[in-house]
Formats: sequence, C-alpha cells, structure tokens
Amino acid sequence: MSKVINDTFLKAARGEATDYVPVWYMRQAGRSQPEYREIKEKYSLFEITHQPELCAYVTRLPVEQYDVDAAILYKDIMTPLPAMGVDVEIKSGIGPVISNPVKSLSDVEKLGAINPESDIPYVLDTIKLLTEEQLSVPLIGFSGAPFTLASYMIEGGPSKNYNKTKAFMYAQPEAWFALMDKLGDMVITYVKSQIKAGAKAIQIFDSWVGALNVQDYRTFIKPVMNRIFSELKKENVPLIMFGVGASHLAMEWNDLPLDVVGLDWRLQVSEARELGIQKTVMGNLDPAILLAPWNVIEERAKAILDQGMAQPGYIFNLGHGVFPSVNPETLKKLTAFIHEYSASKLGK
Ligand SMILES: Cc1c2[nH]c(c1CCC(=O)O)Cc1[nH]c(c(CCC(=O)O)c1C)Cc1[nH]c(c(CCC(=O)O)c1C)Cc1[nH]c(c(C)c1CCC(=O)O)C2
Repeated sequence: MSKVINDTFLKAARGEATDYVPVWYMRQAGRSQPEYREIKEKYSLFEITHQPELCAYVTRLPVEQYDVDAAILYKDIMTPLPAMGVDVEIKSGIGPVISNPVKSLSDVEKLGAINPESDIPYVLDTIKLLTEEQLSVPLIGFSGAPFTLASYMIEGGPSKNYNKTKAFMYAQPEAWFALMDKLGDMVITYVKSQIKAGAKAIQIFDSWVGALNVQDYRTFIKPVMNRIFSELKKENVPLIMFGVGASHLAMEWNDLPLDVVGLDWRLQVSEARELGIQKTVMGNLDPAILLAPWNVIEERAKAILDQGMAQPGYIFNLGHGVFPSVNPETLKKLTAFIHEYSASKLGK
C-alpha cells in the first residue's frame, strides 16, 4: 500500500508535462535544520539510521516544513559498506574515514556481497514506515555509484585529487574491474531492496566522478554504469544521475538507460538542452546563492526556471547539497516561489 498523493515529481521525472515545476533539495534532511541538530547532539548519523522512527522523522521534516515535492531518505552513501567488510566511521569535520583501504586484488576479493534484508533491515523498515504510513510525496531512495564509493575505499577518506584511486585504476586494471563488478552488484541489490520496500524513484550519486575525463569514464566507469541502469530500468521507477563538476560527462549519462540528468551549477539548463540532452533535467541553483539576499535568490531561481520550463521534463533542485548555514526559512520561501512562479506560467 502506498499513499503517494502528489505525483508531480514522478511525472516530471518521466518527462511528462506538469502544472507546476516540482522541487526538492539535495541534503534537505539534515544539518541545516535546528530540530535535526538537536537530535544530532545525542546520536550519530549511523545511530539515527538504525532507528526507523527517528530516521523517518528526520526524512519527513523538510517535506513538512518546506512543502517540497519529494523526500530523500536520510542516510549516507556509506551506509551499506560495513556489510561488505569495509570499516567505515564518519568523523566529524572530516567525513567518512576507512581504516582498511583497498590496495590490491586480494583486498577486492575479500569484499562480500550484501543482503539488505539481514544486513540493513533498518533502512528497509524506515522506507516502509515512510511510504506506507507517513509520506504524501514520493520517497527517493539512493546509492553511491561505484567510482565515488571506490574513491573512499581506496583513498581511506575524502580526497582532493583522487590520485590513489586513479593510480589503482591505471596500474591495476584487473583489480579495478573486479572492484567495479562487486560495487555494481552491491548497488543493484541495494537499490532493488529499496524499491521493493517502497522507494518511488532512485538517485545514483556519483559525486566525484567528474575527476575523470571522458575517455577514462568510457573505459573504466561507463560499462558498470550501463549494467547498473540496464538492470534497474526493469524496476520501472525513474532513475536519476548526479555528479559534481561533471558537465563534461552529461552527454555520457544521456546515453545510459536512465531518466533524469542531474546538473551541478556549472552548466546552465539551456546549455544542457543545446548539447542534446532530451531526458528530464534536474538542477541547478548554486547552493551558495542561498546565502545571498532574497532578491538575488529570486532572480537566479527565475532564470533557471525559465530555462527549465522551456520543455516538459524539468525538476528544480540545487547544484549540490544545502550548506549547514542556510536558514530553513529561505528554503521554505524558495519552494513557494518556485511553485507559484511556475504554476503561473504552466498552470491551466
Ligand atoms: C562528503 C561526506 C559524505 N558523508 C559525509 C561527508 C562529510 C561532509 C558532509 O557532511 O557533507 C558525512 C555525513 N553525511 C551525512 C551526514 C549527516 C549530517 C548532515 O546532514 O550533514 C554526515 C555527517 C548525511 C548525508 N549524506 C548524504 C545524504 C543523502 C543525500 C541527500 O540528502 O541529498 C545525507 C542525508 C549523501 C552523501 N554522503 C557522501 C556523499 C559524497 C554523498 C552524496 C551527495 C553529495 O555529493 O553530497 C559522503
């Protein structure tokens, strides 16, 4: 049983015409919200995700407060990795830190497969709670993509230039492709379990893949992404792709069997259309603009909306996640503006 009442986001994701432009914000659930920061004083990210009632509350908060058209499950891209044998800890002020980085083919061979029902039942329980009882908008499930996950697993933590990751890829291609196979399997199993539990759309975060040029993307990444999307396509829910600094890869994503191309703020929506992207486009207000005075925010949002509304298949979002210092009132006002302005242009 599902109680999705507002399906505007799903329609736009499928490229259908809508009466107004749907909107949600990457990282809408979390650090910019005072209610969340209070919870975070008591519990870590992993502790919150282990408690379905609490995790569902955190996921729901921005939907109730901002009136966005989709919810995104509160968890991290690292959430499924411990089940594969990766020792990951989220360190405050740093991010994910991994104490047993992958260095060789034998390290890759040690990585296990995941069984979501037994390894991360709390994620599936949270999805069921939200989609069967609580939400009136669609829930977006998500996974990190193989490159971005591998970058943490090989570097041992966040990185600026991904030198170790690239060196591994160039110097040990056999181990690299074995790692892509294992992570590809994990993503497919994990995402399918989220859909089965009730997720109505899926976003694949390849946040750091923009570090690769087009040729290397085609050789080292595109085959696994093609396998993932071909397999997930069978589930019949919209599939969204997103990466930061990856405008040069947008046309590669356009070739893959996915539904929505997510843009960061570097490439304009109209430029993406001119490049030949006919899929739904999602984006792309620079999250830093949210710290500017309202007239600047409104002017920028309007310019993006005018480009997005030029054809059906457009979802408003930021070009990357909400910063912790953003005032929740700003997100509320922005959502109302996007809904009202787009309805005045598109509505019957
Ligand atoms: C870089 C980083 C990661 N994980 C983390 C970092 C450190 C810096 C930071 O807080 O942003 C740690 C992290 N991730 C998350 C938290 C909880 C607190 C918070 O909301 O900030 C914490 C402490 C939530 C999250 N982390 C993520 C989500 C889901 C996506 C979403 O809400 O849009 C949430 C709630 C996803 C995530 N997580 C990560 C990536 C690359 C992505 C993909 C999106 C992106 O490029 O930012 C790795």
